[in-house]
Amino acid sequence: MKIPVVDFEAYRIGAGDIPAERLQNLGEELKAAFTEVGFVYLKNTGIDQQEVDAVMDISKKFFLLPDEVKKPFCRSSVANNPNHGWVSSETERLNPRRAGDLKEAFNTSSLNPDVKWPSQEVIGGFRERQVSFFLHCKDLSLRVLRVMALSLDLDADLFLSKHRLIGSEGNGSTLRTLYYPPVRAEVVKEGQLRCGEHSDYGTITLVFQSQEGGLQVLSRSGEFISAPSIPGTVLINIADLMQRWTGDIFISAIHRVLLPPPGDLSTRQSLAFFVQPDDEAVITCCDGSDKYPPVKSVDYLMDRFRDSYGRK
Ligand SMILES: O=C(O)CCC(=O)C(=O)O
Ligand SMILES: [Fe+2]
Repeated sequence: MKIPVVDFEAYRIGAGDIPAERLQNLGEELKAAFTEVGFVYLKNTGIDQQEVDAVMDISKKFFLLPDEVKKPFCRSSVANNPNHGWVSSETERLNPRRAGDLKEAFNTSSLNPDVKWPSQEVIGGFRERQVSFFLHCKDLSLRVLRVMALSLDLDADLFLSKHRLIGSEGNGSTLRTLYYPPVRAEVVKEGQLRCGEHSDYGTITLVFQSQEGGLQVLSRSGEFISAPSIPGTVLINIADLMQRWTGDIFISAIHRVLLPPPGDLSTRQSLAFFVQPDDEAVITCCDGSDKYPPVKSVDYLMDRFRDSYGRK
């Protein structure tokens, strides 16, 4: 099994109205990928590789700063936004049964001007780059959500109507820039990975990897397949709330990042845009079934965070 590559040119960022027939064709391709694999590569989205590289470059500068400099921007230190900010290595366990993931992250969860960011003296242009990339990812995500609804013969706005507040308080969608430092075999804990096996929490996730790749996806037949970096594309996956919303038509596949082979001291980077419905949105199965009980988006997200950051 392979992850399909779909050409999104017809509905790329900036494309205006397009004939219903072309949207329908796109929908069919997305539907096939999301029902069979849960992951798809999109090419010609309007987000170009240069922009991705620039966000990774400035992110790496931030990650290479001493921990003491990054600490004031820690996740959970930002008033009114529990998710914005820096996450140090081994803090998060995407598979709660394993030791902490060997990665660092910076979450952009709020575009509110009052939120605290590393200053221009600490790292010039960091905030601007992250915010601009967040907005491009948002634009593409809304386009994909529209095609997804059409592909299921639902109202084109069904998913969009519950994603009205992305980028403001009241919606937990997050751009996360990730850095996987060199792995020294002598300090690795038993069972520790770069990113433990997990499925994502929200509706869809956009992923961009540096050229090293390393992401693996669990196929329906039960083996992990590799999801390499394909320059110029965006990898998009279904997350758990979308699987629930569609009554299991779209599948939220488990994925992970293993350690590099012993002695390989290379680093790795990725950018992930986690799309979450508006906090107050109540998600019920779109086919009218009662396969899953209704759940409020923010309650679901907070419950999943308790798993990955440890229950208090
Ligand atoms: O780093 C990656 O390629 C993916 C990370 C991931 O799956 C996640 O943070 O949810
Ligand atoms: Fe993930």
